[in-house]
Amino acid sequence: MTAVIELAAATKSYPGGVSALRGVDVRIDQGELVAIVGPSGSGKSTLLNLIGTLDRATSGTVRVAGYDVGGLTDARLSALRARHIGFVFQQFHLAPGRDAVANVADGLLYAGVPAKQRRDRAREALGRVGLGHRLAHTPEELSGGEKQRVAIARALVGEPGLLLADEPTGALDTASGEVVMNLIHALNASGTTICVITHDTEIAGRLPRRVGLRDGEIVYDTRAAVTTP
Ligand SMILES: Nc1ncnc2c1ncn2[C@@H]1O[C@H](COP(=O)(O)OP(=O)(O)OP(=O)(O)O)[C@@H](O)[C@H]1O
Repeated sequence: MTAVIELAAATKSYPGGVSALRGVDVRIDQGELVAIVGPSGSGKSTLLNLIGTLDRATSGTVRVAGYDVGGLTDARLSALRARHIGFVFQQFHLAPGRDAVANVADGLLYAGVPAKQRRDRAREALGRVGLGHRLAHTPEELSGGEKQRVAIARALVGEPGLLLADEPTGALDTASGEVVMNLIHALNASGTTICVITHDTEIAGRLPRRVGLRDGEIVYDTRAAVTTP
């Protein structure tokens, strides 16, 4: 198995003395679907920021897609992110007033893809998330669940090997959340490695691996039986 993410003794302290991560060891292999679970303040977002190379560890090592993040310049880190990682956030972060195709095409802005090709690939990605019939809709004209699927299409359009989703169902009702989680399962089945941050133990319980955080430490890492929906 190829490791997509490898953290060894990773710590993160913030100015003011908060130790948000206190020595995390975790390895996530290609093709895994992992929940990162824990109560508020346990360090989930901090861990996601390290994995997503949005922030650097205070000590220890972080390797993503085979690269030692600590040894890369900021420019190389941006390139690594653009090539290998897609992000999905609780609040969608779509550009208002721009249609779904334009929002998704923006996911290729830093990949050096010509404009026409960006739009073609955006249409294809929207088809993958089941929104081929909503191409011209702006975020204002979409439901919450549809907005999150547009955000997922934007994260996927560059075909990253790794998708990081921070509370992807946090702003959705149960039914829309279910659609989004089913989509996440389907994307994983087609080969994308995915980490989902959640404080919802029911959502986590449906994922094949759960990494539990508390006070900045991993307190469990289990591949116990999955409850199917
Ligand atoms: N930029 C920062 N500066 C100082 N302290 C921070 C910063 N970001 C996070 N922290 C602290 O680090 C700890 C871990 O925060 P983190 O956001 O990673 O937790 P979380 O598990 O994602 O929480 P939540 O579920 O509430 O989002 C908390 O005690 C938080 O107050």
